[in-house]
Parts: sequence; structure tokens; C-alpha cells
Amino acid sequence: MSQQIAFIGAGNMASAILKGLIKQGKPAAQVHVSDPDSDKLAALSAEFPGLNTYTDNATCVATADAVVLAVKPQLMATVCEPLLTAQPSLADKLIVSVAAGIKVVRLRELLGNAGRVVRTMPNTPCLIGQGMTGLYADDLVSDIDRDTASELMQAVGKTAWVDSEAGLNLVIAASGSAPAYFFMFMEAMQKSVEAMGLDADTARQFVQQAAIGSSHLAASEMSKSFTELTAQVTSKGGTTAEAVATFKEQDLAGLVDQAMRACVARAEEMEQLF
Ligand SMILES: NC(=O)C1=CN([C@@H]2O[C@H](COP(=O)(O)OP(=O)(O)OC[C@H]3O[C@@H](n4cnc5c(N)ncnc54)[C@H](OP(=O)(O)O)[C@@H]3O)[C@@H](O)[C@H]2O)C=CC1
Ligand SMILES: O=C(O)[C@@H]1CCC=N1
Repeated sequence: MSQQIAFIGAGNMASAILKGLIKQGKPAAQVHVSDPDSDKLAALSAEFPGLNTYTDNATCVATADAVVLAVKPQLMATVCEPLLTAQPSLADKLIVSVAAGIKVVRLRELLGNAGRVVRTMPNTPCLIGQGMTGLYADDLVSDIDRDTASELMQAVGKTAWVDSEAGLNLVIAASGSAPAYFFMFMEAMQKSVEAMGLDADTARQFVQQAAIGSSHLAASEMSKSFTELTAQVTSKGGTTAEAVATFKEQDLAGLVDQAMRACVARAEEMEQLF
């Protein structure tokens, strides 16, 4: 990717993607990033000499071929407004949004009918190159632009396209927000064994490594369903069976379903708000 890429916002997601790109060999001089926080920009510049940093978004996008919008959804309209008059026009650039709950049609409206808009939904494991990003674009977006967006997000993990925009809200529930669910589950496990007598560091080490090992096992055994992988652990009359029975009695699956549906409902609500 020999293009000039601009990031609006230097927060978690933008800095993860730009770091991934530069670590993959993209010259820092081809990367531009803007943020109101000059300390954040200085830290990135120190890490990546040659990186172009700005506190003015319009200047940041001026020479860019692709612009990554990585601000909070609540701020998107405010951030886009001054870009409407940017020269050259954003209509000539590929726009990649990482924001939850802002549809392509709204992004186009905010950006003066810019046609080349790709929506993406990454997750925080992008920070260590282990992310998963869902992408969506409509028929107005060319294969070349789709490839550029895929390449961009592959700098920080795996990617998959969804063929309807509503599918991206399901990606939020399944992947974008999902690290939080796993961390909460791990924390609950850690707290429980701590309460029963294990020290905090040891508890974390065991819970964390169990999660890492289980994820890798699932990924290396794609022919097995999660039910089959659970059965592999569950000895008849043994310990796991008791834990699994408790989860079933308390309807863990129902609780997870409720949480996932709440996540999707909020994404849909945000589509009306921002
Ligand atoms: N966090 C996550 O797990 C995921 C987030 N997303 C999406 O990514 C987007 C960014 O989230 P995330 O990276 O977590 O958020 P962060 O708050 O870490 O990053 C947003 C950045 O935008 C900066 N900013 C604020 N105002 C402006 C402005 N006017 N111009 C330029 N930059 C500005 C913020 O600066 P300051 O802090 O100084 O206000 C901050 O550095 C959101 O839209 C979210 O929906 C998508 C998938 C996962
Ligand atoms: O919570 C959020 O709205 C964002 C989108 C997915 C993860 N974080």
C-alpha cells in the first residue's frame, strides 16, 4: 500500500492500526494522524520518527489518499463538519470508518456525499496484532478500495466482510464488544478462586492461560463445535460436569443472548442518534 493514509483521532483504535501498518513496513512518512491531544501525538512521533502529526484535521487529510475516521461516534458529526470544505475534497478519497453505529448513508451525508466509504468494526486485540475486523461497503465502492481497506485492517489482525450493513451490528456483538465479555468472565473466575484461597497473581495466571490455551485449542480444532470441545473437558461424574450443570441451571446461554441483543439494540439506537 503506497498511499498516504490519514487517521482522524489518535486513540486506541487509530494508534493500533497505524502501529500495525508501520511495523509491517509502511514508511511512517506516509502516515498522517491528527488529535487534539498533542502529548498523544508526541508519544507516537517519538515511537515512529517521520510520522506526520497534526492538531488540525483538515490539514491532516489534505494529502491523504485514504482517511480513517477513528473518533467516538458522538463526535463524528462535529469532526466531519470542517472537513466538508477540505481541499482536495474528501469525495476523492477512500474513507474508512471504525465507528460503531454510524451507517454508510450517514457518513456520506456528513462528508458531502463522499462515495468511497467503507465501514469497519475492529476490536482491541488489534492493539497486539490479534484483532478481528468486520468490513462492510455498498455497491458504490470499488474492488480496489475494498482491497485497500482489507489490507489496512489486516495490519492488525484478521478480517472478514459482511454483505449487509445490519450484519456489522452483529459483528459488534460477536467481536467488537466481545473482549469485554471475556475479560468480565475471566475476572469473575479470578475473583471466585481468590475468595476460595488462591492469591490474586496466581489466580490471574491460571485463568488467563486457560483462556489463551482454550482459544488456541478451538482455533486448531475448527472441525469441532464448541459443544464438542466442552464435552472433551467434561468427564462423566467429574468436576466440570458440576460447573457446566450450574451454568445451565442459571441459564448462562440465555444471559449471554440478552447481553448480545442489548449490544445490537444499542448499535441500532446509535444509528438513529449520530
Ligand atoms: N475501543 C474499542 O474496543 C472499539 C472502538 N471502536 C470505535 O472506534 C472509535 C474510536 O474508539 P477508541 O479508539 O476506543 O476511542 P479513543 O477515545 O481511544 O480515541 C478517540 C480519539 O479521538 C480523539 N479526538 C477527540 N476529538 C477529536 C477531534 N475533534 N479530532 C480528532 N480527534 C479527536 C480523542 O482525543 P481525546 O482523548 O483527547 O478526546 C481520542 O484520542 C469509536 O468510534 C468506536 O466506536 C470500534 C471497535 C472497537
Ligand atoms: O463500546 C463501543 O461502543 C465500542 C464499539 C465496539 C467496542 N467498543
